[in-house]
Amino acid sequence: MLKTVNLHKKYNEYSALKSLNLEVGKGEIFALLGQNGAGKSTTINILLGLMKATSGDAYINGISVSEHPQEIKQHLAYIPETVLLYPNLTGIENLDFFSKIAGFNYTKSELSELLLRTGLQELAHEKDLGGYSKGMRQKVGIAIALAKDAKVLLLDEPTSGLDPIATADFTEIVRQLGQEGRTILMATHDIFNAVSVATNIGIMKQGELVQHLPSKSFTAEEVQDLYLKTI
Ligand SMILES: Nc1ncnc2c1ncn2[C@@H]1O[C@H](COP(=O)(O)OP(=O)(O)OP(=O)(O)O)[C@@H](O)[C@H]1O
Repeated sequence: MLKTVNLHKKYNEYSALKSLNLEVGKGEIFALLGQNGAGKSTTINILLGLMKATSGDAYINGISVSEHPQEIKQHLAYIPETVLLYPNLTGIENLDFFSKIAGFNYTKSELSELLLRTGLQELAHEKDLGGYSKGMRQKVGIAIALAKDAKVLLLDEPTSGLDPIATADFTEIVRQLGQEGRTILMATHDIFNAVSVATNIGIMKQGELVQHLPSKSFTAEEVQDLYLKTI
């Protein structure tokens, strides 16, 4: 699970996060909505240990991010809008490379199996990443998370720039990952997608969580209405 406790972040005099308290349990998918600059990426960067909080702390499976920034990396996978991969390596070579960095040594057929689980067609496994679409890159990103067996996934605008089919594919994989008991925090601007996949929705405004809703009780239109009223 994932938790932030009274998380504050100041950039010089500007408070980007103000006492943020978030909790995402095992098997939950928490969609974090909010305008540009609300503090979503700052939250994710602190959870990843890439940035230090000014005060407060974050916990991944009960481990303090500020005290154990290296240890938490074993539990985490990060999928940004554009997954950074090597364009001159094939899908399977990229997966092999990043699995090895994380300390896992898979056979070729195991790597292929991981890619197939994300819906990446076999024909693509041996093709260079340079020719992949954004949706295909996202699938390799998910395969890396599966290879690490990351229990907590942080997604930063993962469906931005994907076509509707690739978005639906991605949404389905995320739903499955939640059903497997993984903990997922997803920053997004896509309210429709958030309502369709998330178990919980949080709306952030100027560094604070101003709404926290169970998504199954709301339609996308209702969440959009609330979002517009809140922001
Ligand atoms: N390195 C930085 N130095 C100074 N200010 C920053 C820095 N990074 C972010 N900020 C500011 O902190 C606030 C929160 O930014 P953040 O990127 O976390 O928002 P966001 O909700 O992820 O926005 P977006 O939807 O555009 O990605 C913004 O006002 C931003 O300008």
